[in-house]
Order: sequence, then structure tokens, then C-alpha cells
Amino acid sequence: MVTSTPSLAVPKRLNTVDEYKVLLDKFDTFLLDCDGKRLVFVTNNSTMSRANYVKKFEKLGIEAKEDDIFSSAFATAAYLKNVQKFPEDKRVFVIGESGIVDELKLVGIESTGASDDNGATMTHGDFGTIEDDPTIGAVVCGFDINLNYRKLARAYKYLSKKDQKVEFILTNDDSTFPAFNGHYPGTGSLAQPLIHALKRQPLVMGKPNKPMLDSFFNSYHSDPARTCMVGDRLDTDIAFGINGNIETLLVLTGVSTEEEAMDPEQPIKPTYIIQGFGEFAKVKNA
Ligand SMILES: C[C@H](OP(=O)(O)O)C(=O)O
Ligand SMILES: [Mg+2]
Repeated sequence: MVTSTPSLAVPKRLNTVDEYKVLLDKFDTFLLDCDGKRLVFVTNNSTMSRANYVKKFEKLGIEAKEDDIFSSAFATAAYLKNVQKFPEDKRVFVIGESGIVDELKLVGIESTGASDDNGATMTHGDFGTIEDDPTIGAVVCGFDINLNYRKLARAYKYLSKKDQKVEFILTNDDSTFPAFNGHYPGTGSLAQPLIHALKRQPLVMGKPNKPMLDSFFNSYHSDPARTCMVGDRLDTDIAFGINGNIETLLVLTGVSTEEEAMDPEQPIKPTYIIQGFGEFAKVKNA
């Protein structure tokens, strides 16, 4: 029987269809990171808007609506709009991709940066072209595969001003980003040059941080006792569930391994471990 609660209890490795069935009966809502029940996709990946995630899932044969997707870009836009009451005469400077720009636009917040300086190079004579912009009220950093010095210099210019408070927000601080052939520096690593140069810690929206969690439960009102966080990373997905006092299921199809999760020294313990979320399909055929 699978019974443990979010604590340092030894994770329960699920192996049999009977065990899968017990777990499926226990929960109404599964929060899935992206890579019948209510499936809510909770992703730190800010590169795509929720509308584009719906298209991605369609291609994978997964039926999803925009409000089944809770992304760090969406949470960042909601935070600036609803919590920070971002001024209408201000804009956001974005280091990141279209997901952030699109979600900001959907809540009526204009942005600049993003793709403007993709491929830009600088010479030491170009610093004069890095000008202040008083309309910038916040700098938002997300995963940006086209990050370069010019983008960092512009962000530093806006964030280092003494006479104007410019918000510094990361959509997430994942250390690495999983691609099909391995892991590469993630948003948390890309933002380090600004954090070090500014000696300033940004507000981080994504899993496992509280802003995303608060935003999630405010929007979805799911019963924590019947909600399970499913993900492949101990330090983001599983920690997010534990911070939210909900049970967690680690899948072994991504970043973290069973050895890491079972390590007695590991402080982040999933409630359950399964080889992959696809295992549950065996219940239907049982
Ligand atoms: C950053 C991205 O987010 P996730 O969908 O896993 O939360 C990833 O780690 O792939
Ligand atoms: Mg993941």
C-alpha cells in the first residue's frame, strides 16, 4: 500500500499495477511539470506561452486547454499585473523568449528587449549605445538561448539605477535546462552575471518558490489532500510539492535519479517514485 506523507520518510518505489491503481484512486489532481483526472501542467519553462504549449501538447496527442497549463511566464505576468499593480506607463525589459512577451501582452503589459538584441555583438566603443530608459519598470529574466553581453549590459543599466526602483524578477532559477541530449545551463545560471554584478537577489517566481505556489492555489483551489505534484527534479518539482504540503511523485524520465532520491543524505524526499508517468497507462489495460 502507498501511504507515506511529505516528510523525510523513505520514498515508496511504485512497481506494480496494483500500486499504480491505489495511487490513482488517492488523488483527483496531478500537477505535472511539462516535460481523467485533472492534469495541470506546472512548468518552470518560460520560453513558450500557454497557447503554444497547447499546440505542443496537441502534437504529442495530449488534449490540454490553456487553463490546464500553469507556467512561470504566466505566473510572472499575473504577479506583475495583480500583485505589483505594474504601472500602465511602464514597460518590462525581457531577457528571455516569446513565452514571457506573449503572457505579459495578454495582461496588458508592454515589453521590450527579448529578441531585439539576438545575435548582437558589442565592441568596447559601443558602451555609449547602452542608454537608460525611464519607461522600464521591471527586468524579467527567463531562459534565453540567445543571451549575450549586450542584453546583460542593458539589464544592468536599468537595474543599477539609484534614483528609480526597477523590479528584478527571474521566471525560475533552475540550474540546468534539459535538452534531448543532456543538460545545459538553465535560467538560474544565466542570471548569475547580473546577480553578481548587482549584488542583488531577484524575486524568483517558478517552482519551488512560494510566489508560484500561492498563485497556483489561488487560481486552482484544488484540495491539497487530493493533489499530487509529479516531476523529474527533486530541487524544483518535488520541493515545490513539499513546500505546498502536498504529496509528490518523482518520475525517473528527466533530471533526478532514484539513487539521488533514496540517498539518506538527500533532504528533498518524494513521497513516491515511479519509472515514468506513462506507467499509469498499464492500469487502464489491467
Ligand atoms: C525548465 C523546465 O521546466 P519544467 O517544465 O521541467 O518545470 C525544465 O526543467 O525542463
Ligand atoms: Mg522538468
